[in-house]
Amino acid sequence: MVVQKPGTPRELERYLRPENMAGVGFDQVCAAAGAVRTGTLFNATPQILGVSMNPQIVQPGDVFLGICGAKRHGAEFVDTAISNGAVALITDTAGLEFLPDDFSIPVAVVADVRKAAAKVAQAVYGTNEHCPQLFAVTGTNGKTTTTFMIRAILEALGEETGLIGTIEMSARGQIIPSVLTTPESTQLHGVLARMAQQSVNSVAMEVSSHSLSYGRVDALNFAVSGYTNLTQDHLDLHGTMEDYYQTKAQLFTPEHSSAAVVMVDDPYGARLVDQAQIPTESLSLDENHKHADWRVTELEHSGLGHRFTLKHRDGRQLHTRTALPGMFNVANAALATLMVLAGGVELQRLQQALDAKDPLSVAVPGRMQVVAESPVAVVDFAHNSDALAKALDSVRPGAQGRRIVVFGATGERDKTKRPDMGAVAARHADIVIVTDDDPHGEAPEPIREQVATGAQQAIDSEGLTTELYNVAPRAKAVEFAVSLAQEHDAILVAGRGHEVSQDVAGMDVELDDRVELANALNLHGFVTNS
Ligand SMILES: CC(=O)N[C@H]1[C@@H](OP(=O)(O)OP(=O)(O)OC[C@H]2O[C@@H](n3ccc(=O)[nH]c3=O)[C@H](O)[C@@H]2O)O[C@H](CO)[C@@H](O)[C@@H]1O[C@H](C)C(=O)N[C@@H](C)C(=O)N[C@H](CCC(=O)O)C(=O)O
Ligand SMILES: Nc1ncnc2c1ncn2[C@@H]1O[C@H](COP(=O)(O)OP(=O)(O)OP(=O)(O)O)[C@@H](O)[C@H]1O
Repeated sequence: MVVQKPGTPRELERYLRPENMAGVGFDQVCAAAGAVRTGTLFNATPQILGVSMNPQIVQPGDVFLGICGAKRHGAEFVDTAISNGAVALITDTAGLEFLPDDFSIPVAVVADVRKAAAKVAQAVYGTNEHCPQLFAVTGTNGKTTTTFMIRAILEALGEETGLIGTIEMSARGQIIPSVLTTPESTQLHGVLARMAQQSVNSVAMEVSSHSLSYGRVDALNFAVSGYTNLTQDHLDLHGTMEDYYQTKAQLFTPEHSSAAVVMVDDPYGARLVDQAQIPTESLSLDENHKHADWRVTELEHSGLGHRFTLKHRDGRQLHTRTALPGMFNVANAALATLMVLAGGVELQRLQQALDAKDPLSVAVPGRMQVVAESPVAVVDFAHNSDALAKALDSVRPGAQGRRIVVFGATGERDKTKRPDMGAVAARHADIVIVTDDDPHGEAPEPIREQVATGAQQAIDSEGLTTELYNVAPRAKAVEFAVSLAQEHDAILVAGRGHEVSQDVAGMDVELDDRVELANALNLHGFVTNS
């Protein structure tokens, strides 16, 4: 695998588009997006080689999309786009206000640039004709893990695969670290066209609720979409759980997907199946579930992992195993398997691939990643209440052992979840060490206080004996956790998973929980996994 060296986002952008583009006339692009030409260069029709809504990553020959953002208007930055090589602009009427009379590139106008973006990108990159088969996973938790598993199964089946999600965009041995879970439509169509050009035939990708809200996955058709679960998160964007649900539900319509597999172990999943407008199979971890098409049965735990059988009510069966800890990984593994089946693979062939290659045991960076066995020391990405509770329940200390958790809450994101996360930690751990996550532009101390207050309230009102500490910076908190640990304890460092830097007031501070935890364990004389 070639990990593309960290470069500027503009340098990396080159790898997220097809090579040797012939170009599409600007008029043709405008027609596809319903954009109306305006301005003095009315007749100029440059060949468009690419598209971007971020002026900093524009490449020579691009059409630049000047969007109206929540904070700024993209058209304000059109000079940067032109100096980077933009040859045309599509914006809205508000965007025109930022342009001088003698503006130097052709312009077209649409009512909503974000909505038009996917159509522009599709027209430029030809993804309506050349696009791999797409598998989409949505839900609050489990998207990354499930997409890694889908890719591993497809690889075991001999497919040429791609992956798009929180950790990376990768195909053909090349890995580009991700900025967003689901890229903007402009980048998404570009990277899919590149993958098609490289003869990638199947792509597993994460679809966040932000991406559905912002139309990032418009003008794509997912062969199979999967739903994991819905629990509290992202209320800063959605306001209510109902809006969050309705946003996710958009994915399960003919506009976006041809078929679906839905976990029905939460009420939102059950609702999704009731409302399904596309062929949908339901799945439950409960072997006695009355309505689910597929159920997880014959579950056996082996070491940290699990073996189980997936049974359809018509009698079909698949025998599977995953080495990943936690019942939630049984759910992820079951969903991944059934999504690939729904994609059209013959059951017998799928069974052979599962048996031969063990794809559901694929390592997912920073997801229940075991750093040491004694004490059990795990780094995980849990950053909301449900995931934190489940992750804590999955790290099993020895008989006399205690659970020690280190975590914080993110700044400038859903603030309502902070006290809840504190309370959940107090209930599911014996020692809670509240620290910093990504404070972004917020002061870290009040964030820690809000989390710790939630924990303290649960301790007081529920008569818990949990010990509570507030320690920063994060590396010190990890070291403190290890200093308290004995061999039969379990330590969970949650919230940052695979991430290698922390955003503190706009500065990237180098920090990798896996490295910090391993160093602290070694410092205190414990043995770590290689
Ligand atoms: C909340 C959110 O999603 N915001 C997105 C939104 O930002 P915005 O509307 O505030 O845009 P803006 O900052 O006003 O900028 C408008 C335009 O001006 C340009 N600009 C702006 C300022 C500047 O100095 N220079 C400049 O060129 C921008 O490139 C953009 O073209 O539009 C921007 C451009 O499309 C996105 O980059 C930005 O994502 C930000 C970076 C982000 O962090 N998004 C996260 C929350 C997100 O989408 N996360 C989900 C996963 C969530 C999860 O499951 O955990 C994801 O799919 O990644
Ligand atoms: N099916 C699941 N149900 C509940 N929690 C889960 C599930 N799968 C994973 N988790 C927990 O959620 C964390 C994040 O998992 P993962 O990265 O796979 O989800 P995600 O949906 O991609 O998250 P994000 O969108 O925040 O990147 C894991 O580290 C684990 O603690």
